[in-house]
Amino acid sequence: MSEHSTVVIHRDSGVLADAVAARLITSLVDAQAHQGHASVVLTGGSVGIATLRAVAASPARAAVDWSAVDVWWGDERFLPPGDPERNETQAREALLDHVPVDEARVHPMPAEGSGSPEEGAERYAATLADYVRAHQHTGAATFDVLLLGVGPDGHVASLFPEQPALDDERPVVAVHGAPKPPPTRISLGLSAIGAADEVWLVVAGEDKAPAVRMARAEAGSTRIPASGVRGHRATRWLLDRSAAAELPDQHRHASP
Ligand SMILES: O=C(O)[C@H](O)[C@@H](O)[C@H](O)[C@H](O)COP(=O)(O)O
Repeated sequence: MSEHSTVVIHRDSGVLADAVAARLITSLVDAQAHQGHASVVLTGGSVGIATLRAVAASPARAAVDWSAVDVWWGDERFLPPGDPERNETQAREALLDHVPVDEARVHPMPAEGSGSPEEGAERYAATLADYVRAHQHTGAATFDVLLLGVGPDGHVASLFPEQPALDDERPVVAVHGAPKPPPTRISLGLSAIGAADEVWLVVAGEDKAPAVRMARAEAGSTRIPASGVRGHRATRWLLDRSAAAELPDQHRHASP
């Protein structure tokens, strides 16, 4: 792996969520100090949402100018607006309803009921392209931080092993027949994920240990999609001890 790929191991999933929340707040503050705004891509999943809850619970959240944060999603379950299983619904409940975001800068992926997933993917790609054009002059990466969970099968966002979406070069793709329910989803493609300055893979639980080991050993994105993601500046594997259990010894030093 390239030298900008790092591993940090925390004691358990609770400490992991708190530590990622602290890191995220700092990164948003730094991005805003540098370029006046910040851009983050959220993930669903248990650790992703626990991290957002930890941001909401942190007094340091007040250091972020939430009205100058663009919020994107890495993937979405193609369900009706407000469905409790939508990553958007969960992120709003965990964080976005509790901080003064500018709704015009919150970019949920399209929901079921307004066209096909393919149309939704195209609309999201167009929104993203408009954003990139509007911010070109800043020289900043499209996304400052992109959060990803990893499934036991090595999936990231809604890019599942051996599925055609992995080879799709479009920035946003429609996904059908996902092995994890619901089967229909919209996802950023690998190309858009690679447009992030930093990609953080946030992973907890022993069921993820083999996927983490294989991704770190560069098993290839067809088999283990997580092995194909890179940030421009940094790719950070933020793990709890259980998810790190199968990594080689040099990575086994967990923080207290
Ligand atoms: O839509 C989804 O199903 C999630 O976005 C998914 O990609 C998730 O991030 C991983 O499966 C890890 O989930 P856990 O953190 O719950 O293990």
